[in-house]
Amino acid sequence: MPTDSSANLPQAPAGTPVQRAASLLWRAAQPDRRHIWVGLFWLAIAAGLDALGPVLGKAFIDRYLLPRNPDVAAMLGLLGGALVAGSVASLLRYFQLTRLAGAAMRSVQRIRESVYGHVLRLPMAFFDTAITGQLVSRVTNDTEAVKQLYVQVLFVMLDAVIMLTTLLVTMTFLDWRLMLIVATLVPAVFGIVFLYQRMSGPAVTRTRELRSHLNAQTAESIAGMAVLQATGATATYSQRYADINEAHLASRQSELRANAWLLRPALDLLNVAMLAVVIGVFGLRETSGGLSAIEVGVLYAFVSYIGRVVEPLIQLTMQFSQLQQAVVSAARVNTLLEEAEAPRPAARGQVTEGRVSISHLNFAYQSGVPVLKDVSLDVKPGEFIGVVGPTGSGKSSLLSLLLRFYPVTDGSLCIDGQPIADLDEAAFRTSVGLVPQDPFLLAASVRENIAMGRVLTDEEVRRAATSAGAHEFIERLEHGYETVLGEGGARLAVGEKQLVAIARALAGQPRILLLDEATSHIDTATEQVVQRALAALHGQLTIISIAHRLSTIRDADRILVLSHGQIAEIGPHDALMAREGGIYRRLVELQQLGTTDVA
Ligand SMILES: Nc1ncnc2c1ncn2[C@@H]1O[C@H](COP(=O)(O)OP(=O)(O)OP(=O)(O)O)[C@@H](O)[C@H]1O
Repeated sequence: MPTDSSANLPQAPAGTPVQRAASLLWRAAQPDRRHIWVGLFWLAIAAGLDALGPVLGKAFIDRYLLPRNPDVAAMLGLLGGALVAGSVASLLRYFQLTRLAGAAMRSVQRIRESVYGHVLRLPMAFFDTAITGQLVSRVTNDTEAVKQLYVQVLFVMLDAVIMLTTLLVTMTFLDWRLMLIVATLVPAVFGIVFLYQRMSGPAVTRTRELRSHLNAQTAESIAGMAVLQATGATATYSQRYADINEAHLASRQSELRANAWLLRPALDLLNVAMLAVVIGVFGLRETSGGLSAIEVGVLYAFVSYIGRVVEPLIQLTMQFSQLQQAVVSAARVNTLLEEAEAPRPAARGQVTEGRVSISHLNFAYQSGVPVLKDVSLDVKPGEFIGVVGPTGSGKSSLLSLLLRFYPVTDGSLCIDGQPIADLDEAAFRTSVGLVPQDPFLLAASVRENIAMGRVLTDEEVRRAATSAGAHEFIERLEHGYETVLGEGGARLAVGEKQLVAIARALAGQPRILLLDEATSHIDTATEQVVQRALAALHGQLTIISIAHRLSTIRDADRILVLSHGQIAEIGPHDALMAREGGIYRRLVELQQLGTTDVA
């Protein structure tokens, strides 16, 4: 699985969620910062050219139109100048916004890769409580919302701020008193935005939360469809979905109400009021001092500017709801990125023989609730250990520690004499193969399912499949190793999936093979194939196998019986069977009677 560590973003500094979200955006945009500065520079030039138009118009009115001074060449020059300035400004804006949008999309690509890579490196303990749908939503929807922030909001808004500043500066030169009146638009619009934010902010957050719940429930229901349908829970789930959906609609509507009632109408009203005030002030000056030609030109320029000032302000405010959503999303993405990754030991220890030494190992998921108690065990290289015990006795937890999914905190767990935490990650994963209870097949070819992204030759894949006893049935598929399996390997029988999973574990040529109840789902014939595969591997690599079907571990060198997190019995099958009243003997007898699997 590709985890491109170069896509990692630097660590986020501490701060409020908004600051952290902003910092995430800035960090992701770093490689493109030259584009951003160049883009902003040319946007400032475009704003200057835009502001030039009314200045030229004012000169046209003041110098030639009102004084009735028909200098055609000069008049055409001014009109042509205004036209050229406007056209160049539009072209510049087009090219620079395209440049900035490109930088934005690359930044989001970086964030998405970084989030995905980060999720892949999170410790297994994180996934004990994480909800799949929400995580998926974080990687896809939230990063998409961040894209909106960059593309639509940030650059449109930056453009608007540059435009606004340039216009206010130009107006100051024309008539600073009128400029002050126009400048009151800024606090007025921000006041409206503040009110809008107060009214719609909680609704925006709630809408996103509810959407995330909808995603989570959909993902959960699809994953557990068999259980939902078998228990007749579909009606309850439909109702629950409908309730959340209803709440989502209500929340979305209250967002829209704030938008429709407050934002646009209030801003349009401001525009009209400002025109009235500027013309009114102009009229008052006229009654007090008489209208001069120069003032008429200024009035023209100001009337043009008011429209242009209001537009960026409206842009700023209209983008505000998106900004809020995107900041919430960016903050959530950042929170996920701040989850501590599974420690990657700097040590470079290697697995050589596959010797496992466990000494006084204690383990608990929650403090005060021990799951493994004082477990000590030495497994020689090439030894085959079967692990049995009732449900909840700690078998899978022992395997999780052997897989380094959880850190060893009490006691010691060494492989080839080195604490498990000191082994090099890549070497460790190559040397320790896992056949999980659920084979987890990808919707890809058999070959890809065995190779799992590792660079393996056809011969290596074939050898692994042969060792697992999977080669024969794979050859019978219509395209052999290139046959594409459906989602979750839907087209294979359960036992065949197990065999592919065993082949996958063997393909890395591990020194230690861990099996978690890998034979619990398979029929007796396939069970014998798996048993033969294990028998063939016996002695070549260390095998630790949790078993439901005791027959699969009958030939193990030693069988470990766990009970309440402790080793209750240990020894070869015959020795354990010889124990009067022993747990293992009782379990075998029960299974022979066919009353139960050992669970
Ligand atoms: N991720 C977890 N977080 C908290 N508690 C857990 C977690 N996984 C297992 N447990 C608890 O730890 C105890 C041991 O569970 P474990 O899965 O290791 O037993 P097991 O012997 O493998 O059982 P089974 O045969 O049913 O798989 C149980 O009480 C279980 O509820």
